[in-house]
Amino acid sequence: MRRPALLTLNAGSSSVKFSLFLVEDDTIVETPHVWGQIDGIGTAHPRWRVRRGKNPSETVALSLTGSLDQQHEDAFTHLVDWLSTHVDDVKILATGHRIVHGGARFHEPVRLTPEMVTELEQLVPLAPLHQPHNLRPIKRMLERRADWVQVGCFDTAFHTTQPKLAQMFPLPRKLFDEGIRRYGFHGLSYDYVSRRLPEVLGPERAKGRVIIAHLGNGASLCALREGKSVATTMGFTTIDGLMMGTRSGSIDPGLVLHLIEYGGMSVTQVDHMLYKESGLLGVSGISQDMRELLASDDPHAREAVELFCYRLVREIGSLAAALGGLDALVFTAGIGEHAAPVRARVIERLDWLGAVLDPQANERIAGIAGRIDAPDSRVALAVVPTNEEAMIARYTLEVLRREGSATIAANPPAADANR
Ligand SMILES: Nc1ncnc2c1ncn2[C@@H]1O[C@H](COP(=O)(O)OP(=O)(O)O)[C@@H](O)[C@H]1O
Ligand SMILES: CC(=O)OP(=O)(O)O
Ligand SMILES: [Mg+2]
Repeated sequence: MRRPALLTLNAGSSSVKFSLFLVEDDTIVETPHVWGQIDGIGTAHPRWRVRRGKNPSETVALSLTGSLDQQHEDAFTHLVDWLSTHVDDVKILATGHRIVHGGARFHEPVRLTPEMVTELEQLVPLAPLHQPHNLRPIKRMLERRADWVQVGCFDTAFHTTQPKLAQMFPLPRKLFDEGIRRYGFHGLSYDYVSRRLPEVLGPERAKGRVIIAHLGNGASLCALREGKSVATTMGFTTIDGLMMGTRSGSIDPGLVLHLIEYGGMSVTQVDHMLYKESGLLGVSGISQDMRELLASDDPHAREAVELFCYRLVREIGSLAAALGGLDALVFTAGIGEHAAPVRARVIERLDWLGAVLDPQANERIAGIAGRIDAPDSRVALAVVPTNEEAMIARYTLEVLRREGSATIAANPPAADANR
């Protein structure tokens, strides 16, 4: 008999991650039945890994070529083919999707309709490295059968708790009223990590002035009080804030005008440069992948890593000021979880806040949540592996419960649903 399960899809800018979570007694079994990810999309070394239950992960050979869009599309097709040929013991109740931009309308997870998808497509220019890859699988599935349950979970939703001042740009007021405001992203990740803070920091400190650093190929910071977002470094689009794999982060807006007016660049060229040719890749001239840069002796690779850390420290300072001090700093996502030298360089520069690293704990920690601060540190320092898929699964189940069990019974098996 096939067991009921939820499928989650999370397309990041350099990765596609999926999980199949079994549903037993109307709750989600925490360890995914099957987990998989294709990462390094857009780099010279894409990797495809899968894990069943608690078994060690297996690496599957994969080569991706062509434009970034083509590589994302092929990665998704690859994943669907693998699922339909390797998994036949589950019955999918619903698919939960990460959708990076929910704009001004979508503040909570919803069952998606074709009309909503059309509306969400209007936001593609504000998150061009994500939104198309988030929406493509939904469209494919909805086109095949409108009654299959597709749930959208939005990165922007977590930041709706930001006070109005944190959401405002100092621009003419009418633009704010039209939805031109700081939305913020990586919300599913912050949501997940914030729920784990009591266990890692203790219940009191978890409610205090906390900054979570989500450092993946895309990177941002979130300032929290009482576990809720009060400020974040990404804004209207996913370019803002920190330096990233291929995105610039904050730059002088006058520079954009200058490049278009006097630099002989078209709007499309500037757009391409800011999203795809800047950040770690642009400064190093070598790679967007932090692993490669840390392993390189090239002075430009070193400078790219230094600039990444410098910009991070400046933005942490800015959010600590907004919070009126700092009780804890928590690292997550690809770089935050795995790049000990980056964490060390950043924390070294935060001694003025009273942050002191335990270097051994920093080197040792891998794959689990834990503290990396020295006993005399005034700021708690921690690593918490993110799990956007678990968050998507929880929300998807909530939407299913809202809809009632009739919908649950109407859904198809995995392979059919994704073909
Ligand atoms: N062991 C590691 N050491 C340093 N950096 C790492 C390591 N593993 C992954 N990373 C970095 O994490 C980033 C990708 O993070 P991830 O959160 O998976 O990306 P995405 O933004 O696509 O979701 C890449 O820059 C990669 O180099
Ligand atoms: C919003 C964003 O940049 O996401 P990711 O880090 O997954 O690319
Ligand atoms: Mg990501």
